[in-house]
Parts: sequence; C-alpha cells; structure tokens
Amino acid sequence: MLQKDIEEVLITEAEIQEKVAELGAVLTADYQDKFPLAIGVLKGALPFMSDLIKRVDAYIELDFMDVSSYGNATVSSGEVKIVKDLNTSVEGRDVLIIEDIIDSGKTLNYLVELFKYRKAKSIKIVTLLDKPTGRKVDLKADYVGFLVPDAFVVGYGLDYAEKYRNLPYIGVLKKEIYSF
Ligand SMILES: O=P(O)(O)OC[C@H]1O[C@H](OP(=O)(O)OP(=O)(O)O)[C@H](O)[C@@H]1O
Ligand SMILES: Nc1nc2[nH]cnc2c(=O)[nH]1
Repeated sequence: MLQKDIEEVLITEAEIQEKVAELGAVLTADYQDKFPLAIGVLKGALPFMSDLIKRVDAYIELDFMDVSSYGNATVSSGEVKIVKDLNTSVEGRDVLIIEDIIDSGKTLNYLVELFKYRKAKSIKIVTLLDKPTGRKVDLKADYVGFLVPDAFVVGYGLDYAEKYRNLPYIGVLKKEIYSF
C-alpha cells in the first residue's frame, strides 16, 4: 500500500539490517568498558535505535529526547524545539546520540552544545544516514551507516508529514505526493 507512493528504494531492508549489525559490532568494541547513556532522538531514530541496541553487547542505558525543527516541511525551520527532555542527567556520562539522519546538522549541533553545557564526559554520534550536501553547520558523526544523495528520503523512521515512518526501507517519494 505505502509502496505505491515510492519513486525509488535507495536502501533495502536487508542492507539496513546488515549495516546495523556492523555498527553494533563496532559500538560493542568501543563501549566494552563503559556504561554509556544512549540517547535516541525522537521520533525518527526509533526504528534504528530499536534494532541497533539489540546488536550492542555492552552495558548501555537508554533515554530519549524529542526535538523537532521540520514540522510538516521538507526544509529545516532552523529553530530546534525541545518537545521532550531527558529523564536522566548527562553530567559525567559518556553520551551516545542515536539519530536517523544528519542533514543541515542543526538538530545535532544543538544537542551536542546542550549536552556539553550539561557537562557530559564524552559525546559521540551514531547516525544511520548522512546527507553531506545538506550541511549548514560544521558537524560530523562518529559512526555513519550510509551516505544519502540530495533528496528528501523517507522510511525506517523518517517521515513526510508524519507518514512513512513504518516503511522497512529508505526511499524517495513520488513528486506528486509533496504538497508544496
Ligand atoms: O540535520 P537536520 O537538518 O537538523 O535534520 C535532521 C533531523 O530532522 C529530522 O527530525 P524532525 O525535526 O523532522 O523530527 P522527527 O524525528 O520527529 O521526524 C531527523 O529525525 C533529524 O532529527
Ligand atoms: N524524512 C526526512 N526528514 C529529514 N530531516 C532532515 N532531512 C530529512 C530527509 O531527507 N527526510
């Protein structure tokens, strides 16, 4: 049903799952002797976070932050709003931010500055997708799944107007779906 709105599948479900396992193995090694606070950035990171944490064989604590800067648009408003804050203090903690995509970089830039201000011991970023052509601020992730081209992508957590998050793959929507 949802497939009829998709122009092109960029990353298949199998490719995502293979990459998640790879990233999980790297994180398992890097966090073996630590107890990081893994912070999922809602809502987009939910499927990635859910799959990734099951591939990390190390002690990790989970928390969530809900921030939003896109609303129903395909371009960042540039203003990051905290919709839900953490339940846990980041002070003195090794923080691992889990994101679905870095585009302009503004969301993560905001969160990194916030967690620095809140005195996190270390801050690392794992993102499933990186769209370097969208970058507006200087920001790099520590762990990246896939580079994506300059297109608005949906699926596996990523939405257009709150739809398509439940697709198991990453794709590009047909042009007629967008209401500009
Ligand atoms: O690098 P940026 O340009 O800041 O874009 C990345 C952010 O945009 C999306 O979130 P959105 O604000 O759409 O909220 P959502 O996760 O609830 O969809 C995505 O989940 C990232 O958090
Ligand atoms: N769904 C979706 N959300 C985004 N947020 C920033 N870039 C994107 C994108 O390409 N797709």
